[in-house]
Amino acid sequence: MIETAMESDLARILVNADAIDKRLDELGETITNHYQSNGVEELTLICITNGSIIFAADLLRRINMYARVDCVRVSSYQNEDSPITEPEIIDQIRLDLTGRHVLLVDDILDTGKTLEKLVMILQTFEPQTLETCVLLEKQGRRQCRYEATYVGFKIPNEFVVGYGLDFAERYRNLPHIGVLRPELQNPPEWQ
Ligand SMILES: O=P(O)(O)OC[C@H]1O[C@H](OP(=O)(O)OP(=O)(O)O)[C@H](O)[C@@H]1O
Ligand SMILES: Nc1nc2[nH]cnc2c(=O)[nH]1
Repeated sequence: MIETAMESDLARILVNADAIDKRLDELGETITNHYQSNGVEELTLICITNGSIIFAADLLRRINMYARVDCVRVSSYQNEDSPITEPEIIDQIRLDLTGRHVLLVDDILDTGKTLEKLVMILQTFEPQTLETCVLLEKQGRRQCRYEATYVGFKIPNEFVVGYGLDFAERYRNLPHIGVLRPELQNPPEWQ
């Protein structure tokens, strides 16, 4: 197959499209079995946009039970007085979550701040259960104790793109997950 310009921007592929496909089959089955064996008839899946849209869409079609879906948009804002960024919800969830079985889905667990903050916020709606699923868990970067319930792949501490994950809004549509060539990780024209 001919390599696209986008694919040739990768220094290496960490997880290829076939491996993603296979792991999603396993995750879909594990999640479906877990809820069904606990007598749950309907799931409420909340996707953190934008990064999780591709993962969530593919996972959702492997979850074989009734499912409602909503999205939550999160921005990592920077406080004027501090270099530390904090995630903040900038578009509210519209579905009711009280008494529901909620599965929060994101593409990557890195410092853990996004998932930790969202779990804290979603708990205030008093769901019956609240679990989390991430495609990638980056090693060696955690700044909080948060662990996801379901993890697709554990990856090394590198900045990755593809399958929903961007660099300067590019590469979300790559079918694989990979690491950019070093000279492309900070091009001046994208600053
Ligand atoms: O564990 P953390 O360190 O909090 O990082 C994880 C978050 O970072 C990315 O979002 P980003 O803010 O890049 O936005 P995006 O989803 O629109 O790409 C990613 O999609 C996760 O939501
Ligand atoms: N694209 C991308 N976004 C992230 N957000 C947190 N970690 C990462 C990463 O490795 N890649």
